[in-house]
Amino acid sequence: MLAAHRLCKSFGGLRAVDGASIEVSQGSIAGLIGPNGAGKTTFFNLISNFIRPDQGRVLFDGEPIQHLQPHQIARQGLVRTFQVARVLSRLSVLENMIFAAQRQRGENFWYAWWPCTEVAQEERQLRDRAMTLLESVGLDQMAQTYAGALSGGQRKLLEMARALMTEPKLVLLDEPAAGVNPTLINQICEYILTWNREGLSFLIIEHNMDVVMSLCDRVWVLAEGRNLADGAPVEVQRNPQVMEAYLGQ
Ligand SMILES: Nc1ncnc2c1ncn2[C@@H]1O[C@H](COP(=O)(O)OP(=O)(O)OP(=O)(O)O)[C@@H](O)[C@H]1O
Repeated sequence: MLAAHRLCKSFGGLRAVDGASIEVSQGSIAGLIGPNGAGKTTFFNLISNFIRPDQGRVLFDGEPIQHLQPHQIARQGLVRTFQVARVLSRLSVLENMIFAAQRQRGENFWYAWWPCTEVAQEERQLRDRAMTLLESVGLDQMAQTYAGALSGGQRKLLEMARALMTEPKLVLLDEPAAGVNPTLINQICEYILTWNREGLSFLIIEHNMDVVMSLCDRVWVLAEGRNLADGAPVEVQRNPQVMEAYLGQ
């Protein structure tokens, strides 16, 4: 479903991503791990084209996507969340959901000429979908609350639910468990597993190894911007090179 081949990105003299590759198959939950500064978030930024790679190729559903804008990539069915949840604090939880979906549609001159009834119908459909998703993550009672009033964990939930507004095929989650209490971490894992059973694929950056072990069917390890290992979670966990990269010799 996703194949990123030999991606490279330098910031000045620093090679943040140095020829790393990854593949994610349809229906899977893949993990992307590695020590701090390994290049994981930069790798996400390259896949979703928030940052242009210096070299490399990204194929999604067999088609090259690196010439597309992030919102166009989202429309193809590849969406992402951020390490620090990006919510619009002065909009309500519900408005955050609807706004995200409208933005993914992109600028469309003809949309302004659509009959009002069709626009109203689309708005209604977006609202219904938003409420269904908010309910699925337990935020429906907070639909009218300002997003700025949510806790860190609730913001993560909102960001995940918002990513699903456009009915994506693959979601890139950047540290869904970071800064979240253990009870909510378990809930987040349950939500991810439920969405996966419904057909959604995931690529997840995560430092919490319990989360990685319980969710992922395949794990890719980056160190210093390069591939260090990949395989089943237990194999990767036992790999001496991986242990060394994490702990130092
Ligand atoms: N915009 C940028 N400008 C300069 N250096 C950057 C930029 N973004 C990332 N870096 C550097 O690139 C390297 C990789 O950073 P990145 O955030 O991708 O690592 P990471 O594996 O996600 O780390 P962590 O697990 O700590 O979030 C780091 O040394 C970081 O300081």
